[in-house]
Amino acid sequence: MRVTAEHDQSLLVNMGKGEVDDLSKLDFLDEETLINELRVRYKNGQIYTYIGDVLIAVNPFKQLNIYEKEQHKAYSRVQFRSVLRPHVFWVADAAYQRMLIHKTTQCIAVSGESGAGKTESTKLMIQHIIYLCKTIYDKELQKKIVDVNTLLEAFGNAQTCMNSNSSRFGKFVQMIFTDEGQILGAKVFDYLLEKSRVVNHGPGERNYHIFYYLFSGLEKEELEYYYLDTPENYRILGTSTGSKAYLTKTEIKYFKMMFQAQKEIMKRVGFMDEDITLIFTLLAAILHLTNIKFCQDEETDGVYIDDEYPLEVVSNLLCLDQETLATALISTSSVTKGEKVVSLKNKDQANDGRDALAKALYERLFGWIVRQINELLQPNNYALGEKIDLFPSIGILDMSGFENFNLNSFEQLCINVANEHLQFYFNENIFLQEEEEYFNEGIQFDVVEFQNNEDLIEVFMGPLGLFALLDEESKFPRATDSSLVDKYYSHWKNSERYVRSRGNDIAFGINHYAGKVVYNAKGFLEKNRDNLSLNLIECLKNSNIEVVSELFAAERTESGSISRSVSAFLAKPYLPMRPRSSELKKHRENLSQKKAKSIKKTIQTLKMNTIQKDKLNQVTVTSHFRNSLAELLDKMKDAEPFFVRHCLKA
Ligand SMILES: Nc1ncnc2c1ncn2[C@@H]1O[C@H](COP(=O)(O)OP(=O)(O)OP(=O)(O)O)[C@@H](O)[C@H]1O
Repeated sequence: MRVTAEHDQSLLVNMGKGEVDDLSKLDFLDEETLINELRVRYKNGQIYTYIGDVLIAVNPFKQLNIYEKEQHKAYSRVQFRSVLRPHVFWVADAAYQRMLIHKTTQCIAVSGESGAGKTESTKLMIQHIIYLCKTIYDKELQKKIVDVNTLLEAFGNAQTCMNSNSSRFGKFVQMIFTDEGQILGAKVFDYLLEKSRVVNHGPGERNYHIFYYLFSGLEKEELEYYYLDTPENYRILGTSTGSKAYLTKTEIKYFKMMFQAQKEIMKRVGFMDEDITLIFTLLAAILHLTNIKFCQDEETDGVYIDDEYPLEVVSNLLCLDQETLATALISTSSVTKGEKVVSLKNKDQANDGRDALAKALYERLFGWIVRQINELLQPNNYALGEKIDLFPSIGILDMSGFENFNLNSFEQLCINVANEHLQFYFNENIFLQEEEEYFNEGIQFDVVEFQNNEDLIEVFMGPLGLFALLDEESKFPRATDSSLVDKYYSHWKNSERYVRSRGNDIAFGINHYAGKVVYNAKGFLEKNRDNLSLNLIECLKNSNIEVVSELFAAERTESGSISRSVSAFLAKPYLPMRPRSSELKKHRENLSQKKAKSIKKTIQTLKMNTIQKDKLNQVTVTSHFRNSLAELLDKMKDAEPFFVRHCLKA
């Protein structure tokens, strides 16, 4: 190691003792030194370290008393950072100060693998920024902005193998200020909610928190109002291995408390009692809908619903015509050459259609909640209109972290690709731009070695990248997950990034910047097509609950967002009276069987085991994914960035 004249001799003395707060001050820094320094500092109780303007945070996994009033005060308008220990509050303060001076948009990109502490840091920074503009009058708004995170976590976070409170969506929280630094409002941009979790989650994982809060928090008669009983009775709360969703006494107590907290937050943020009832109604509808079971019918070659109780409940909850819903669940219709073609679904198709509806309901509910939140947090007192982007702002990006599970599917691929982009954004801002500046100014510099992942972006996003190939394959009715992987192999076999998985023809590996991940392509095509048959959409559009009808009528944006396309409803939603559970007609003639028979009689074209045509031509999940990433990166491109990088362990 070399120590130059400008370098403090004490740095060398302190190296290896974890006493250097800013590792960029070291004359030599490689991965080994970095990890060693972080490890020693962690042992000494120092979870934060700087490398230049980048903050490295190691998850302490315990409550520390370093986020108190005293620290909020100390990290306000910091002039000389070196007099204080590294802290996440410094990043918030630095972004705030730079915004005040430059009157520009600041962006704090928080990254790290799942469970490393991104969401906690995001919340801490928001709290600190709120503290920094404490002089203003709008205390209510400040509280709402902090509260909103807790609410979004209830609907967008879930227990995974890596993290008991894992974010299953990306969020970009943009706080908008006056030139003097007074907060005017905030806006949440939501990205890529993992909607598949609503109908399926891996062993040791759970569905979204809010479902468990609901069962623990609702009183008996309230549960009855939503036709609910105990969580064990709902398929989507059980595990993939079939075991039931038993909650421990401690969990029930905690979830009950969280349920009350969510209700209070919703009210504080501005949701009305009717909005809250509507939200619980939609959640209950999803629970009942996914309990619908289809039976094969020898007579029609189609399916029928054996126990129609959940069907009746869903129709009551969502104010739908029961017969229309039954028809839409067991059959599909499309228009070919001006002629309506009806066909009965087989069991797999009916199961997929039911689950697609449940996912769409949850996704749209989530989008509606975000939309409502944005309406309630938007700057008032100011006729900003479209000009909002001209005001100084600080955006904090908290995305689901890099994942490598035992079984990695389409969801992990999307999350990891998003993280790959974030890594590229980091490289571009920290290394590439600096190199370019030195080069342009003719300054001699040592090339800093870093893992450039630009080639990986091409592997995923290029014209022949994995996503383009997936989209192409999704348009072929005869394509299979295995033919997709063959296609991947034929295009990418020579790339060092692509790894062929021997012995499993629907698996493939990718050498990501963070390590190799093996993906199982089972279900990729179906997940990518993931669309709701038109007759189910039509059925929901005809709901007598205006919000539900609007949610299914709303055009999604190119990035697949509902929160940016649906209009805000601040008027009381109309929720009609419903019969009690005991009043439902449980023993009447089987409606779906009767319907299937009549469809069979009038059927013009019966195509079994084929994919519905309308599915092949609709916008894919991948295209929404690509557009939403582009939208996010565009937002970040013009901002002045800060980086907080998290490590799970040192
Ligand atoms: N600063 C902190 N102080 C105390 N505990 C922390 C801190 N940061 C993280 N943790 C603990 O680690 C857990 C995981 O953190 P967090 O949910 O923020 O991870 P994440 O990086 O956002 O993960 P994911 O990508 O899965 O959403 C938290 O629930 C908390 O228990």
